[in-house]
Amino acid sequence: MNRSLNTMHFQSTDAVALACIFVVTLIVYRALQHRSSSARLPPGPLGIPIFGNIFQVSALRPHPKFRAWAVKYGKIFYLRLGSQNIIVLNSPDAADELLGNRSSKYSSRATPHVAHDIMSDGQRMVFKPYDKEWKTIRKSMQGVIGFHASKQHRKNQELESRVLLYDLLCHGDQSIREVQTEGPNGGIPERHWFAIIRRFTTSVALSILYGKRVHRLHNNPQLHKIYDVFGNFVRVAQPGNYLADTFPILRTLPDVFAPWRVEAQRMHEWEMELWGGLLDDSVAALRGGIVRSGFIDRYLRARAEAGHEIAPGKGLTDNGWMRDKLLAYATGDVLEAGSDTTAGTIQAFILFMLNYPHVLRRVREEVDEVIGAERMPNFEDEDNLPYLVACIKETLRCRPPAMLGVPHRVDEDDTYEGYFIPKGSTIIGNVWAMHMNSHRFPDPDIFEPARFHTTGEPTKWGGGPDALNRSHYVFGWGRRFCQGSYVAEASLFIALSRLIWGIDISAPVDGLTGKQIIPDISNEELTWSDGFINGPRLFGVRFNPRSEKHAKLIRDSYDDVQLEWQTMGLDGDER
Ligand code: HEM
Repeated sequence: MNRSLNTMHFQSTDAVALACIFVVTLIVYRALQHRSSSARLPPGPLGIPIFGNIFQVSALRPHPKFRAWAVKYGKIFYLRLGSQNIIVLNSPDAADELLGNRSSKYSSRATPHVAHDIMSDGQRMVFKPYDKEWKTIRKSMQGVIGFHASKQHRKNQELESRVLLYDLLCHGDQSIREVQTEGPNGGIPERHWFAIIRRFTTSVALSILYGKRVHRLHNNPQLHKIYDVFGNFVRVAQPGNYLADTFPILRTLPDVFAPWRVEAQRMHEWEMELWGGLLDDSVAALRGGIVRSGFIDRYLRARAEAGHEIAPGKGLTDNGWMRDKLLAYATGDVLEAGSDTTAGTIQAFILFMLNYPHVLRRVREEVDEVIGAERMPNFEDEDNLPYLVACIKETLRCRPPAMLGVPHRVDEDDTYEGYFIPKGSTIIGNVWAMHMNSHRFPDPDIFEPARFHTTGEPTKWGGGPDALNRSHYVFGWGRRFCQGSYVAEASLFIALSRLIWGIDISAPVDGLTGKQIIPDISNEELTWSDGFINGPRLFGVRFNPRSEKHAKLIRDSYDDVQLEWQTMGLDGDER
């Protein structure tokens, strides 16, 4: 299915290009209209008529250029992509002022037309405008993944991380011995260790949202489909990927000139097989008297009690309950938001450890000193492992999973430091450029956890109101700030502290030269994937137990965990 979706996408451009010629006159008119108000816009690179700066930015890998422009233009710059005004914020104080302090105006989304309006039928939370439907979803999720609620999931994260360790131990050097390559849309072979990390993060999110686990690592078509849908979404939503996103006038074309619309409608049906299927499964469980603890199951029960056992269609009911399609997408979207972002961070952490062996040695010393070999680290150890936490923060600083965050949109005309910001502009927090600012982070390209290493005070993660003192901006800003940041940080801590504690990671060795094969972190194209959510490309690692004592503890805890799943009424692991 994925392959055919891909092929269709690339064929669509011819017809759109033809249509483009017909509408050029209209666009010129719009562009000229715009120029009259552009005198006080922020500085920025000179564009060309009609298209603006569209040809100066790589659609799939824009962040290196955005970093260079941030150095050139300072805290704010302006671009035009077709008829879209883009304002890019390069300093924490600018982003905090606009996206944080003025968030009543800046909390909408720059919605990608093809990915959101058509492929998601307007129901994807992450791209919803700042409206009643978005507020309803956000409120419902606050009691599930917000600060206090996130603590309830720690037991599950702790148990899943034991399975993670066991899987890595059994995996050993399998992804070095076997030749494994990426599939379409960045698909990951199920026998690669990346799939083990994904299983962990997806299982954590799946149980929070659907009350189910990912208990099978191999032959798991649902897991494949989840990642096919994610991969396709990231590609379709990438700004600049479709002309109809950039030139709204093209949206009025009939289907015959707009094959992208037909393609996106088919993708919508394909996505609904997954999200709708998961919803149907929960509805069937509810009707069959099976009580699950996931968000969707509790929501369905509460909705039924309020008189809406059945609520087909999209949007909200008159009294504010999510109808089926909105509920299916909202739940799936949070699964999407939480799985690959967290997995990519764990994979990037391992890549940095291989590249910086002295950091790996130091973090291991810390973990050994605090924990010893008799037990695994727990959440209570967080404050005593400040260097490990600093390594996680430094990973996020160097490689934010969304290098340019998720763009916001401003709903009213505004001004900032004398610059005009037109209503409807897309507002991008240039996350990576902020992280690579050499005034704040000397030698920014070097992985140096000591920047964040503090002792004698409780661990601070990514959040906090003071923008200038936040360690990183990977979770965004204001009212759209990542709602799952506490779940993410807990998963990262428990998985990585235990990995460092129990498992020795090493790179494969080249048989001819005897040198280790470690991907070069400074090579953008070879080492890092592209797209709006990105992380390391596949790389081989050997996983060995640190000692027989560690190995025994990992195996025993895996066995214990199986009993726990049984008690909790969840599926045991099948290996
Ligand atoms: C390292 C892991 C993660 C990263 C880097 C990340 C990043 C982000 C970013 C950049 C945003 C948009 C912020 C903005 O618009 O300013 C966001 C929103 C969000 N994230 Fe995360 N996220 C992560 C993990 C998670 C997890 C684990 C969950 C759920 C369990 C989650 C759920 C959400 C939700 C619900 C939103 C709100 C979407 C909206 O209001 O539009 N995220 N995240």
